[in-house]
Amino acid sequence: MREGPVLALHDAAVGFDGRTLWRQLDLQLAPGEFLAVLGPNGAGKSTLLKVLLGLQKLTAGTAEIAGRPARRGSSAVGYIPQQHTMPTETPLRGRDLVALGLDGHRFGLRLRGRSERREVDRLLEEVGATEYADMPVGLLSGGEQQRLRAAQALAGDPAVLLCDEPLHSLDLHHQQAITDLIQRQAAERGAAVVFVTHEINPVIDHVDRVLYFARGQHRIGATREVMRTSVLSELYDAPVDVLEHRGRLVVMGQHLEGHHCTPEDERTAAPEHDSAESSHDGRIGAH
Ligand SMILES: Nc1ncnc2c1ncn2[C@@H]1O[C@H](COP(=O)(O)OP(=O)(O)OP(=O)(O)O)[C@@H](O)[C@H]1O
Repeated sequence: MREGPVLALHDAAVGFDGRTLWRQLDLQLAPGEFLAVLGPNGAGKSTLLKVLLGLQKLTAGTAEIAGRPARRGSSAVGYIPQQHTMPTETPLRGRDLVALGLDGHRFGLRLRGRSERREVDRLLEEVGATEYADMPVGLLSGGEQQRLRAAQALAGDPAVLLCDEPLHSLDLHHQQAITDLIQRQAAERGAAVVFVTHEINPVIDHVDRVLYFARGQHRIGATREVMRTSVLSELYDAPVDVLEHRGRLVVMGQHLEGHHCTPEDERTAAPEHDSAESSHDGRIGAH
C-alpha cells in the first residue's frame, strides 16, 4: 500500500474569463480514499479533473499527484472520461483500447507481449468485456465502450483514479460491476478515487468523503455531514431538502440544475430528521 497523500490541492482556484469557478480548495487524499464530487451543472467538477490531469491551469494554489505537480500523461493517473460515443470507423478493437492504458515501461522487452496480453485479458474479464474484446470499438454500444474505458483507466495500476460520471449510460448491473471494480482498486491496490457524479446513491456505501461544489463555494466532509438540508441550503443560499429513505439520499430544490434524484426516488423518499445543527464555520471537515 502506498504511503502519504497521493493527491494534494492547496489553496487552489480556477476560473475562466474573469469568472472564478471555485477557490480556496484544500484537499488531500490518502491512498485508498474514495471521494465523490457533486454539484450542479457548470459548477466545475470536470474542471477539477482537468486540473488533476494537467490539462487545466489553476489561477491560484497548487495541485500535486504522488508528490509532483499535476501534469499531462502522468502514469500515476488513470482516467475514465465522460461517456461519448466513438466513431463507427475507429480503427481499434476493444482489447487495443485497454492496452493503450498500460505503461509499457513496466514490462521487460521479452515479457512485454505475453504479460501485456495477460493483463489486458484480466482487465477485460474484470469489466465483463471479454466477449466483445476483438470487435471494433466503434460498433459497440455506449455502455460497452464505457466498460472498456474503465478497464483502460485501471491498466497500469494508477495511484489516482479520476472518474467523470463513469456510470452514465450503464445499466444497473454494470453500474454495480464498475462501481465494485473502482472500489476494489481503492481498497486492494490503494488507489485514491475522485468520482464525479450527479447521483451519490450508487456509490454511497464506498464513499469516504464528499466534495460538493455550488455557486463558487464548496464543502468537504463525510457524506452525511455534507448531504444535509442545512448544509446544502447554506451552500446554495436557497431552500434545499435532503431526504433519506432506506439509506438512499435524495436532494430536492426548485433551482437545482444537476439534481440528484430520479422520479422513482422522489416517490419513495421520506423526510430525513435533520435536527443536528451544523457547527461549522462555512467549511465542514475540510482537510
Ligand atoms: N476552457 C474553458 N474556457 C472557458 N470556459 C470553460 C472552459 N472549460 C470549462 N468552462 C466553463 O466552466 C464551467 C464549469 O465546467 P465543468 O465542465 O467543470 O462543469 P461540471 O460541474 O463538470 O458540469 P456538468 O455537471 O454539466 O458536467 C462551465 O460553465 C464551462 O462552460
